[in-house]
Amino acid sequence: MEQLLLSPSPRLSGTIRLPGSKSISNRTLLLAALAQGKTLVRELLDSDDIRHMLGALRLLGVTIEQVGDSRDFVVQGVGGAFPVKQAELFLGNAGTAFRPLTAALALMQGEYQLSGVARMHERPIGDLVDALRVAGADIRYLGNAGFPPLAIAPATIDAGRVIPVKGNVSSQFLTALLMALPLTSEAVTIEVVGELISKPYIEITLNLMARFGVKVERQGWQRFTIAAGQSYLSPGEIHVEGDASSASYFLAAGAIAGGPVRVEGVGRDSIQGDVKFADTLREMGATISMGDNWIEASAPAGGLKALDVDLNHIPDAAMTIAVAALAADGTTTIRNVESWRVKETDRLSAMATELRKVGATVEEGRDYIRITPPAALTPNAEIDTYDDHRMAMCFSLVALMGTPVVINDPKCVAKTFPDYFEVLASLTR
Ligand SMILES: O=C(O)C1=C[C@@H](OP(=O)(O)O)[C@@H](O)[C@H](O)C1
Ligand SMILES: C=C(OP(=O)(O)O)C(=O)O
Repeated sequence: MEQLLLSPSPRLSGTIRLPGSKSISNRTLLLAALAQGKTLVRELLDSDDIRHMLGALRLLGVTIEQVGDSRDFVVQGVGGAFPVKQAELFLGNAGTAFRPLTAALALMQGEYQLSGVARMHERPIGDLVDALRVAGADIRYLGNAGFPPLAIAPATIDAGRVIPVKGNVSSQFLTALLMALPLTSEAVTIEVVGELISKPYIEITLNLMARFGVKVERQGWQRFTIAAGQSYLSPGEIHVEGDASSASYFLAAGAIAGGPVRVEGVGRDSIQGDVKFADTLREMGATISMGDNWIEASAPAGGLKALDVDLNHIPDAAMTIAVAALAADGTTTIRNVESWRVKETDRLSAMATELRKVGATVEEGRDYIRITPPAALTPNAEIDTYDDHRMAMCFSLVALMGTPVVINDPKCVAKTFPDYFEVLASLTR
């Protein structure tokens, strides 16, 4: 197994340009593929999750051309129905490809199979399948009930009734229904049953759908209605913002190791909920400034303050807070993150295990984690990353606390940020 030794660099400053947002890249590709007309998608993320969506859309008969060797792509929309009616799709561990494609393909009157890596087959999808079945979809589990892989067959779809969906395991199920159901051209009502987690991701979905011409009326987070007769129409061009979750590692770096560290590509104008990570960092005492398209963080003179916070709205960037907590002045509690258990790995358990390796005292609850930093961090801890890009990226912050750290299998960052460690090394020590 490959290992990366990060030597201590207790001072860090500089500016980096963020890679494109994963959430915006994959939503935009799907909407552009389904729309009528041609869309120029600018600054698409280059990573495994996006390659899975691109590969699947091409197999489904969508023409997508890269502009030279840029990250700009021209997508020829199919106007509502994929031309290929039989396909086997492998989608790695990309939730933002798997869930929305399941919903779209369930309406396509074709024979499709969707599978992923072993971990994807442990990530729940039953709530989405149940909702699609209410609309008449024919979806079968090929392995364990409630989990991928899936087989989809042609079916009579009737989206005219209220479609209930549970939202307490993943918001991606609601996102998938919202993006797919306008394809029926019927009037659609989706009702969230119980609690909805990760709400800001729904805002990203609604924002992008609106840019492709489909308006959703909503009553709070409970009821979403789409009037009949709407269909996706290309806006011509979409620019993908920088990834706000990827920004979190660099902003935390500035807050821990002096700074200022500036990220370019997201700011006040962002549609991503994870820009709110900057607010949490500010509550920890960091100095934050923000422009329309950049954010900058510096360390407070007296060090970071410990917090007790609910981070349900920023589940991905919340992991960065868990590791930044090692540099805080007391015990930090991160609450309401039970969804960590069903992501790339069981992140509550993985985070607790690895934080203990650097000497922290950690309490792991069903839906929270409580972290007390040690008097001195343990040097050269070998951090396992569980094929989870965010485990690898967050634990790089330990080196900025003056302690060398070893990251096992660093290439797992390829899911969303293949050159993460090179970009981190480009900051001035
Ligand atoms: O819709 C999206 O783009 C995402 C939603 C979130 O998942 P959950 O809704 O499962 O929390 C987030 O963790 C994931 O990385 C991306
Ligand atoms: C949870 C994540 O990914 P996915 O889109 O596969 O759910 C993540 O990127 O942290």
